[in-house]
Amino acid sequence: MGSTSRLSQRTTEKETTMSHQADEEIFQNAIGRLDQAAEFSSIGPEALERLRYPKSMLQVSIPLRMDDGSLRVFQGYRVRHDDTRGPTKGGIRFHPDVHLGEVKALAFWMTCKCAVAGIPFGGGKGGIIVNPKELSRLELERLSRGFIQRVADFIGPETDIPAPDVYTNAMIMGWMMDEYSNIQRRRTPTVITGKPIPLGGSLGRDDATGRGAYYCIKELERLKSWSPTEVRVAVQGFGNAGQHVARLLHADGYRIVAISDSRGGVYREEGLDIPRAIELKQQRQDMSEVYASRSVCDCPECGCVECHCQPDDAGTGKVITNKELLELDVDILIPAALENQLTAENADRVIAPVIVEVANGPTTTSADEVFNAKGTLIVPDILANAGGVTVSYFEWTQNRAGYYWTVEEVHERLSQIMKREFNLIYELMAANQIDMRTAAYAHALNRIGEAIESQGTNTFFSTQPTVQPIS
Ligand SMILES: NC(=O)C1=CN([C@@H]2O[C@H](COP(=O)(O)OP(=O)(O)OC[C@H]3O[C@@H](n4cnc5c(N)ncnc54)[C@H](OP(=O)(O)O)[C@@H]3O)[C@@H](O)[C@H]2O)C=CC1
Ligand SMILES: O=C(O)CCC(=O)C(=O)O
Repeated sequence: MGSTSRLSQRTTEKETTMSHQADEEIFQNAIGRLDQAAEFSSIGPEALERLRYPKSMLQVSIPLRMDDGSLRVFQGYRVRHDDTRGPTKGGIRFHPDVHLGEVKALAFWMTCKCAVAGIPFGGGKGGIIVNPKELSRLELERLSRGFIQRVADFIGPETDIPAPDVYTNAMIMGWMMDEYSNIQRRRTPTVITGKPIPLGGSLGRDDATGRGAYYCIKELERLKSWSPTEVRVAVQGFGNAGQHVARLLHADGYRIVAISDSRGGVYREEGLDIPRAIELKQQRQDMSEVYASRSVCDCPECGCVECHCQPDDAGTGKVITNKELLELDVDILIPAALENQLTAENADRVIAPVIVEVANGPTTTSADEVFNAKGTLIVPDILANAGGVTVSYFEWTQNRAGYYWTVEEVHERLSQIMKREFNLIYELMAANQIDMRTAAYAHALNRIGEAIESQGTNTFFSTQPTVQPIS
């Protein structure tokens, strides 16, 4: 890339001001859920006030030597929202649209999610502004290690423990753990979760997010006496979270009629061949590239991503847009990609009576009002996708104990937690005649409030220096 186009990538002062406003908007929207939920919770006003502000935030610049010898500098963030209940915990996202407000909102959601799951963690999150699909594997490794070099004093096994999120995976967690261990001069698997199994990862972490959502849907199936073969499901986003929830539901006979990824979706009324779609989605066009996967809409004929079957085998599917997927006539809609997909603009046209939020923050507050008015049941993100961080907690405890569980043990313990918390929240919803999101936040606030109030009145106590370098 020439120097002119490099320079043109820089944001102008005006753009920066505008982006700061947008930054705040997503975080303010996220914490906007607090007041309503507090009415149904035992949390006091001072504890609630503390949750409106992240505990500490770090912005870093990561210089990266590209394969062609040139230098690029990437921006990264790590936010620790609240650590009253334990070390902050949450993923690291690699995406071109990452911004500070998004990371703050994601960290806040992690505080609430860990409280919902009843695991001893607070909330944190991180991200790098980058399109990882444009990097070679070696560039990606250098960037991942560079990020850890910059945040090494901010994270730690007892302070802040990262994990995978959008466009990061076990391989990247392995590089990051190795880099942190090099800096500390001792092997430190407890600093990060979602690692490869040979490096101390937990069995069952790979599908934990989708599996946690699956257990929520199984509870709904029990409560509503659903017959799986009659239930039509659409899944937006076919990455780690989306693929596994689709796979588990498909195996139980649910009809997955639509799936999508960043390039679009595919729809087939009779249901899609999900195992085949996963197999083909995971095959890389070029094995040297980490994220250059095929799209689910590469083959519109059969609904799988590469046409090895005749149209007769599977019937004809059709390519649809992500927008169309959200408005399909289905029984369960599962957003499993990014935030702000269901908005005031499209909520009226969403037909699905049940939405299971596998993505973080897929529904805006104004869309919530529309859904509540029309009686849509939303299983909120802080419950529906809590399976990932719950198995991350299992991974951390296994690393600390040096004793590893079988995959059956992981599934059993995850199932117990997800079903227990789902039912507590469902009962709170019914008892107070409120929506499930408000009930989930109230449930989280009870636990967080109790912890904050147990600390006493010294609100200035801190286990780590607070860094606020972002203007
Ligand atoms: N991984 C985890 O453990 C957890 C993840 N989550 C949340 O789940 C969501 C998905 O994360 P995860 O599955 O891990 O991420 P992945 O990177 O594994 O997958 C992301 C998927 O979303 C697709 N996608 C990207 N942009 C769009 C778009 N604009 N419209 C539709 N699809 C899109 C990607 O498409 P393509 O394949 O074409 O790039 C990919 O299929 C996020 O909100 C994340 O925060 C929540 C809890 C835990
Ligand atoms: O596994 C973890 O620690 C966090 C996963 C995550 O980022 C999330 O739940 O959004």
